[in-house]
Parts: sequence; C-alpha cells; structure tokens
Amino acid sequence: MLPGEPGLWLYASTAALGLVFIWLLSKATTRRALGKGKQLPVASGLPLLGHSLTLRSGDRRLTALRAWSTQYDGVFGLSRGLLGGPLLVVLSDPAAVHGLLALGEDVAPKSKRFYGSIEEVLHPSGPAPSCLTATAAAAWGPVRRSLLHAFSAEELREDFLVAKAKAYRLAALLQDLGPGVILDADDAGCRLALDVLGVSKLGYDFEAVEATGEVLLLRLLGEVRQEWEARRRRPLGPLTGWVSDRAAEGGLRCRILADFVAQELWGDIEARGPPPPDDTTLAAQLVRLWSPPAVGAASAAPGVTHDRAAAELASLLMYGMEPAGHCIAWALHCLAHNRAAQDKLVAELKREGVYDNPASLTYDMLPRLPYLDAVVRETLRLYPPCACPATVRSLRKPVVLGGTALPSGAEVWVDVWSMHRCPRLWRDPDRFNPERWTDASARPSPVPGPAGAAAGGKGKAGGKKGAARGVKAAGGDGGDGNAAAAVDADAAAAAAAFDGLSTLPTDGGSAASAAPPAAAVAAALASAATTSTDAPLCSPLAFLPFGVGPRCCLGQGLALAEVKAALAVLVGAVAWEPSGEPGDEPRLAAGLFVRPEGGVHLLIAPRKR
Ligand code: HEM
Repeated sequence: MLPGEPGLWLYASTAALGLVFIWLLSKATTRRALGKGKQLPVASGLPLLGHSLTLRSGDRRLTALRAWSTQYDGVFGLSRGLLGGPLLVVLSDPAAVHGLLALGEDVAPKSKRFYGSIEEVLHPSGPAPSCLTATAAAAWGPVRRSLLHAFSAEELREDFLVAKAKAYRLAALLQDLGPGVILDADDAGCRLALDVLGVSKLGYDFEAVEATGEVLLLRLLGEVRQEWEARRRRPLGPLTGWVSDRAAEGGLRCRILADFVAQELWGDIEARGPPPPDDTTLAAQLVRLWSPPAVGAASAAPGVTHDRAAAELASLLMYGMEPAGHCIAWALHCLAHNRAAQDKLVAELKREGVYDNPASLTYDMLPRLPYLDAVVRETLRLYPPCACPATVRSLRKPVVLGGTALPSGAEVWVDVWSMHRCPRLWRDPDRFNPERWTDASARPSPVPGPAGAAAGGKGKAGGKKGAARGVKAAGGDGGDGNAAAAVDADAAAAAAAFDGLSTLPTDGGSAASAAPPAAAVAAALASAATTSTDAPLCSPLAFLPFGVGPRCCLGQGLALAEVKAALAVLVGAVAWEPSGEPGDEPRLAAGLFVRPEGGVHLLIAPRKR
C-alpha cells in the first residue's frame, strides 16, 4: 500500500455499509409490498427438524393441522426444518382460501414441487405435465378447455346411467350373497368408480365390479399412490431408491402403471381410429389433442405429445377413481352408523317412486332428491377425499390473505379438512348431520359461485373395450378463444340442470371460472356467528371438497353423478349396518387422498319388499 492511499479498513467498512444499506432497502420494499397485513404466526417446532415429523404422518398430520388451525384462526406458518424447503403456510380460513385461489398464476401458480412429485410417480420416464400437474396456463389451459366437453350436462346424463347400471350389477351380486354378509365398502366403491370412469369416459370396461378376485389395475393404482406417499416420508427422496429394495420396488410399480397406460390403454384408444365427430368422451378429446391431423380437427395444443396423452390418462385414472370410490365408502359408513339418516333416505326414494321402480331414476330427477344431495354433501364435508395437502400453491409475490402478510417464495397448503371441521363455522362439526344442508333457516345466503359445467355433446364410448357409442361433436378445442367462449355460454345451462347442487361449487370445469371475491366471502362469513357455542349449522362458503377457481376439480360433475347413482341404488337394494369388525370404525389414512385404511367393513342385509 502506498502512503496516502486509503487503508484496507476503509474499503471494508464502505462495503459493509453498502450491504447494510441494501438489506435495509430490501426490508423496506418487502414491508411495503406486504401492505398492512399482520405478521404471519409460525408455530414453534423442533430445532433443525421444524414440523417435518408431524407433517410426514397421515392422520397425525390432520389432527395437528386442525389444532394449529384453531389456535391461529386458520392462517399460520410451519417450518419443515433443514431438509424441508420453503416456508410452509397453511390456510383454512375460508376468506383467505378463496382469496388465494382467485389469485392469478403470476402470483400464486400451482406448486412445482408438489405437483411435480405426482408427475414423477405417474410418468416416471420423464417430465410430462397433465391438466392436473401443469403449473403454467399454456400447458393446462387448452387441454382443460378440450376435456371440458367430456363433462357437459348431456355427457353427465349418460354417465349417470352407466353408474346406475354398474351399481345395479353390484347390488345384484350382493343380494345373491344373502343376508349377513360383511362387505368392504371401500373396495366395492373403488371398483364401481373405476368401471364408471372406464366405460363412460374411456370406452373401456375394466369389469372390476364383476371380477371375483383382485383387480390388477386397482392394485397398481393403489401401489403407485403408496409410492408417492412413501417418497414424501423419505427425507432423501429419490436417492433412497438406490439403496432401498422397497423404494426400487415402488419405482418399478410406477413404471408398470405408466407402461400399461401408454401401451395398453392409450394403444387401444388410438387403435380405434379417429373418433366420430359427435364423440366427446375423454378418450376422443385426448385423441383430438394428440393427433389432430389424423382426424382433421383443430390444431394441436402446444406441447401435447404421445407422452402427454399418457400422462393425462394416468392422472385421470388416479384422480378420477380413488376420491369417488372413497366417497361412496364413507357415505355408506356414515349411513350404516346413522340408521335414522339411512331410513330417511329410503323414505325419500320411496316418495319419488325410485324404491319401487328403480328404472325411473335419472340424472334429471336429482333435484327431487334433496336428502340424497344432503347425504353426499355431509359426507364430503366430513371426509373430503382431497384434504391436505391436495391444493398447493407457490407464492411468487408477497400477498395479504385473511389479513395476514404472506412472504414471496412460501408454499401454501389449503387445509380443507380443518375448514370443514372448524367449530366456528359448523355447529357440532364432527357429527354426521345431513339435515344441516336441508334446514333452509340454518343456511346463510351463498355468494354466487363459479359458472357450472361444460358445454358439448352427448353420449360416450361404452360397452366392452373399445366399443365406441354414437356421440355429438365438440370439435377438439385447440385452445382458440371461440371454443372457450362456447363452453362458458353453455355452462349456465349445465349448472341449471344440476339445480340440486347449486350451492356446491358446481364448476364442471369452465375454462376460467372465477372464485367468489374474497371480500364477499369474508363479509358473508362475518355476518354468521363465529364462536363455537353459536356457530352456524352450515357454512356453504367454507365447503370446498372440489376446490374453487380456474383449477377446481374438472370431474366434479361426474363424481357427484356417480356417487348419487351408487347410493340411491345400493341403499335402495340392501340395508347397511355396522359389522362390529375392526374395519367398522376405519382408521383414517391421509396421504394423497383421505381414505379408510384397511377398508370399511359393513354388514349388509337384503331389504324386504
Ligand atoms: C369425490 C370425488 C372427487 C373429489 C373430492 C375431487 C377433488 C378434487 C380437488 C380438490 C381438485 C383440486 C386439486 C388441486 O387444487 O390441485 C381436483 C382436481 C382435479 N380433478 Fe377431481 N375430485 C373428484 C373426482 C374427480 C373425477 C371423477 C375426475 C375425472 C374423471 C377428476 C378429475 C380432476 C382433474 C383433471 C383435476 C385437475 C384440474 C386442474 O388442475 O385443472 N376428479 N379434484
């Protein structure tokens, strides 16, 4: 150093001052962006491990989240410890949840981390997003708009008949078994849901209801779901696959399912050739997306390839089967343990002539069966199959939700389980009480929900594998605005046809259905009582089994149609009672879906007529 030159200490202190200045500036900017929200409470966890141990285990996670949710009024943070990744924010406050799901993709897209992990098990050969897992609108928008046609009111009318026919088949098998038989209602529900999805949407009868032994595809889907759950429990993720036999075995199952879907199922769909113009089933819409030149339809959605079609099929199988199957099982469980509710449902079926003349039951009759509707809602409230984590978003910007400032970079879980069982929102929240949905005086007026189901054709492929039935054109929507507008215009008609469900978020998948504004939700809820002693009997705005907003469940119309058809037929045909077996009070398993571990074992007895 030359004499007269500033010392090293001067450089160092200038640099340090600069750093302090930048830090203060960034804090000030963040605070401004966070607005006036109060500080996010973060539950205290273990040193280094945070809350990772509690979050790993299924039913313990639901219980813990519910306790924190009560403690922090439905908005709080959790740490996943050193190995865990970004700050985790959990929301069960309805206004905060509606606010989150109404945010655009530039602020709160689906979490790559969470949905990517689903993609890894469904499509192990490499990244291939699906409508469920894609995080950017360019990847899911055109596909969703096209698949919407498979859930039009006309399609649902036929799906209902398929579900009814399959439920009859099951009921006949049960009646043949005679009195005193103990049935695993979860296994039966999943078989039914797989067959309905196969026949009505893919033109492929898996014949799971009729099968006497194990159904390989059901087992495989269960194993792949288990593999996803196991990977979330393994702290070192995929690395474990190299050292653990069990992990390698799980990976193999994922590849077997992916191969079955890509070669057998998709191969069969493709081999049918171009779908007739009036075929709007899921299978036909996927063919149009994947190979438009062959069928002379609209141009392909960008990036849709053979892999993409297979990934799409795999996620539809996974999300289209299990939640609906478990819902049927939980409903039968609740009815078996609430004889008065079961009798009331039978009385409603008798009043409408369905009990004595089951053939008269149609989709258009559903609004005349309000108690059946109430039973389904109450089941979905108590046992939402997609509970938590199921709807997961990443924050790209700081936001204020439910009055609390949430930082950019956080991963946000919507905790539907805690919301559906919150004692401030539901009187006696743990009790199965379908009357809460029929007692009009107990219901606050709902904020208008998103528009209803999709536009489109009729009919579907049906019967045995590959036997396509006549259907009407939807013209594969290659993502152009006109097709999307057509869908929205027809949505209102479809919603009207589903009148009995008008306060459910009935969006069968309108391309960009708006969530009710968070402020309206907050105001509506504030007008209801908010203490556990005078909690409202029912809070429709806090009922979100299918999510809300542009990424809400695409198949909710089908799910409701099939669950209702199944319950009307199965409860009309046989009486359901507790079996007194261990599976009578099923243990909750909460992984990708909330399901009854080990099944739901119920005693059945033919009804005397
Ligand atoms: C009782 C049955 C069902 C329940 C409770 C349910 C629930 C849900 C929920 C909560 C979501 C949102 C997940 C998220 O935010 O990422 C979702 C998404 C989805 N569901 Fe369902 N679902 C059911 C049945 C079905 C059926 C039968 C199908 C199709 C045949 C289906 C297809 C889908 C698809 C494709 C998505 C992704 C939509 C998107 O992100 O754009 N679901 N479901």
